[in-house]
Amino acid sequence: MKGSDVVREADGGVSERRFLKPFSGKAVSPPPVWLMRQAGRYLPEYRQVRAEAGSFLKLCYTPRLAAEVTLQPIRRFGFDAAILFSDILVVPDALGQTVRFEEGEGPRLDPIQTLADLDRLALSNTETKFSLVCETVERLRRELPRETALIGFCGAPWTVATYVAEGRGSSDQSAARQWAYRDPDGFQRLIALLTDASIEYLSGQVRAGADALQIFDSWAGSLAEDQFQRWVIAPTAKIVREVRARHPDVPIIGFPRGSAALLDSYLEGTGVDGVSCDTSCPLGLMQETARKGRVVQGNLDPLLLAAGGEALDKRVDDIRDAMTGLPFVFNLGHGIVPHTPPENVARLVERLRRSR
Ligand SMILES: Cc1c2[nH]c(c1CCC(=O)O)Cc1[nH]c(c(CCC(=O)O)c1C)Cc1[nH]c(c(CCC(=O)O)c1C)Cc1[nH]c(c(C)c1CCC(=O)O)C2
Repeated sequence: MKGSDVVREADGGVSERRFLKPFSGKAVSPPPVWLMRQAGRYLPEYRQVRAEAGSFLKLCYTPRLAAEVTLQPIRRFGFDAAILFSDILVVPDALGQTVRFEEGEGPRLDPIQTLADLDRLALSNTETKFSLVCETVERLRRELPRETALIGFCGAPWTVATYVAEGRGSSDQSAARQWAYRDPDGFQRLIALLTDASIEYLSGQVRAGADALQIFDSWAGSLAEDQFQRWVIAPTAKIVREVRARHPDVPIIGFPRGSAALLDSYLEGTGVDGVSCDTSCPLGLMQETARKGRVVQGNLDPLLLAAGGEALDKRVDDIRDAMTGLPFVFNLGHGIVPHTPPENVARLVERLRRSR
């Protein structure tokens, strides 16, 4: 144990974590910042550990290595929050579906499209793999600077179900959408299983030391309003309710990508504490949402971060200025792309923290 650990105050350093301040209603200037996919292939040190691990899932399930790649962007850029290194597809993998990540091709799963297929998955399978992820969280809470918050996460049931049913990423999520139309009760069983698994998974991460949680719903934007209610809002609301009942002080952020038009229903229906806005969400809507007391996160275009230059500086200033005085966390509108020069990330953080 290091000397500084011995004299920790009662809250274990939580009060020093700037990332958490907007969630208690305090606007922070400059705003706290972290970036979706801040660990990943754009960093040479990530590519090295990734090669050492062999497979992507091996990296997710090896606490020493997963913690190391989580810490890399914190060391380089000093973000206000670290996000646990894992993947949303750890949940179906742990439930018993076969998940592989093909080099350069993205995820491949043995698709599940019938109730007979679904019977192969079970909550009771998840323990070993979920505990490996929680071990990473414990390690991180010990190794992170005390002022850095730690964000745990899962995929929202709808987005995870699109991969479970399709067996891969797709442009229209047709396997899940058609299953939901053809046999809503059967599809509901898949959603219910993913919801229950997500509740256990997130609660485990909080018990292990996560300060906040994010629920990634990357494909929320492909649904009609009634389907959005049933497959996005209802399961997310259940996760929020159950996790909050166990851990009332841990903020939960939703990321319903592509759903700006349904943002109000999402916020009302799910009860999330904060919302991450994608790049197409207007700054005016982000301001309006923050004025209603929800923490807003976002929404720089990851491709502008990759492009860099003065256009990047200008947009960083515009977003920051628009959100000054409001409960806001600076972030991207989606994940960092692999060809992003790390210098641009350093430039973004430096610009944001310059006093103006
Ligand atoms: C849909 C989704 C997935 N995973 C995730 C989402 C939701 C957010 C989004 O929409 O981007 C979330 C995710 N994936 C990863 C994290 C780690 C934490 C972080 O943000 O730094 C998080 C939070 C690591 C990862 N997840 C993946 C990588 C790259 C794999 C590698 O290193 O070989 C990383 C760093 C792989 C992955 N994982 C997934 C896909 C489609 C892919 C392939 C695409 C790609 O390769 O970028 C599923």
